[in-house]
Amino acid sequence: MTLAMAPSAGAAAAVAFIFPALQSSLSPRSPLTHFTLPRLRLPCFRVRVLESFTYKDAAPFQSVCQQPWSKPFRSFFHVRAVASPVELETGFQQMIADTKRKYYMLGGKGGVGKTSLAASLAVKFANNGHSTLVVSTDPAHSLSDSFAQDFSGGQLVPVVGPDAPLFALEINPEQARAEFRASSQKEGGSGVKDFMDSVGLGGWVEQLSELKLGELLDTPPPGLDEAIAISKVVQFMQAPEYEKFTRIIFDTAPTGHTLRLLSLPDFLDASIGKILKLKQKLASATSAIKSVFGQGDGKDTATDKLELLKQRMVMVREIFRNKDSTEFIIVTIPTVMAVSESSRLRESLHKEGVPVKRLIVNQLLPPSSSDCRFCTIKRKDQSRALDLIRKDPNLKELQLVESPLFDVEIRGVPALKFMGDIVWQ
Ligand SMILES: Nc1ncnc2c1ncn2[C@@H]1O[C@H](COP(=O)(O)OP(=O)(O)OP(=O)(O)O)[C@@H](O)[C@H]1O
Repeated sequence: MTLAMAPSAGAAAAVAFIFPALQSSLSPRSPLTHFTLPRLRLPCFRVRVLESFTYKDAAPFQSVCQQPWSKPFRSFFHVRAVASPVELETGFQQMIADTKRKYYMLGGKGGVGKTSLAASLAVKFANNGHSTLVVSTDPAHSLSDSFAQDFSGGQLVPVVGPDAPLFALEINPEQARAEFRASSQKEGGSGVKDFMDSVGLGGWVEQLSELKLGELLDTPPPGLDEAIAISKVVQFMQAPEYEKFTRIIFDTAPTGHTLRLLSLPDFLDASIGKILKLKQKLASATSAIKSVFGQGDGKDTATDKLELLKQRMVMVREIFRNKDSTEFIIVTIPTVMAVSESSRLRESLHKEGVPVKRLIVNQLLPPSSSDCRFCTIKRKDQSRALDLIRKDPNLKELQLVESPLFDVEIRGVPALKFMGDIVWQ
């Protein structure tokens, strides 16, 4: 059997591999070169069957992804091949190619379609066998509306419809903030602890109260919304009930919130670092100073816990910046204002070290043979915005994914599947 990669325009590279199982049955006419797969240089290939005498079910074209768990790729693979890595490296096949957990964050200006696209991606992942969780960190949730199912309540809710398990979670910072205020007014402060426990930040309260800094919690600190979302990320990584999820999608709040969310781990890491340093400096200070930071009983559990919290924050920060596990997808619409904001977002994400590969341009007018005057003008306008993207230094290198303006409202799993099948290819 002979396989060849589908030739791509220009940048084709000829490589040759052998499947060990088929090696003996290969035609003597096929000149074979044994070839180990270059390590992860080309994660996905498109292969075309030229001759086949053993591999009867082979489709004329196939996408083959190099997956760490797939043995054939670790050893040898087929015969002559020409690859088009750029096209496939960023395609949907590559997004589903790995069973290791991946995080996708969709963000952009308000109202551009982040929720619809996040929900459609979640449905598509689930329908491709990935156990998926879609989380909304936007205080103004629309995930329930998008799925036409109720996810309010701050708990994991199974989504009805997709093939593989899909769960949704709406983190409700507004409600959390109100609860926080109410509980902090309760006597004894146990209300604060209960509340913080409920959002996964109980440890933090303990640490703060052991440090006698509990009064700081009387006022919600700036960025509490983001802290709650972050604490959930930490839960995802550590709690057994989240272990099953191989794809986690964040439908984020509009740009400003998102940037705060991304910079928060650094901020907390730095703050905790400062407290720890200060504590070390004051280790031999007077008992009066010691009473501010702890009991001085020799066990120093507060320091240990702070260290743990610091490590968690480092973990979250690493996840946000790990290009193997995380991708931030910018969503925009073809207007000058949205493109300008996307460019600034991309710049900030770049500074934060957050990996971005794709830019989705949503709500593009589909082609039509009989345009009304409005459509013609609108299409020209959109085309100008697309030109702007192609010239923008922050955006031009991203893979452009076009998503049409649908003539029906995208709501419910079947509609999201429809959208996903068009956009995520
Ligand atoms: N490609 C599309 N075609 C038609 N309607 C769309 C498309 N994308 C999104 N919409 C509609 O636009 C509206 C806003 O979409 P969505 O809620 O997904 O945006 P968002 O960016 O998440 O908004 P917000 O910033 O308010 O959270 C919704 O009514 C949605 O159905």
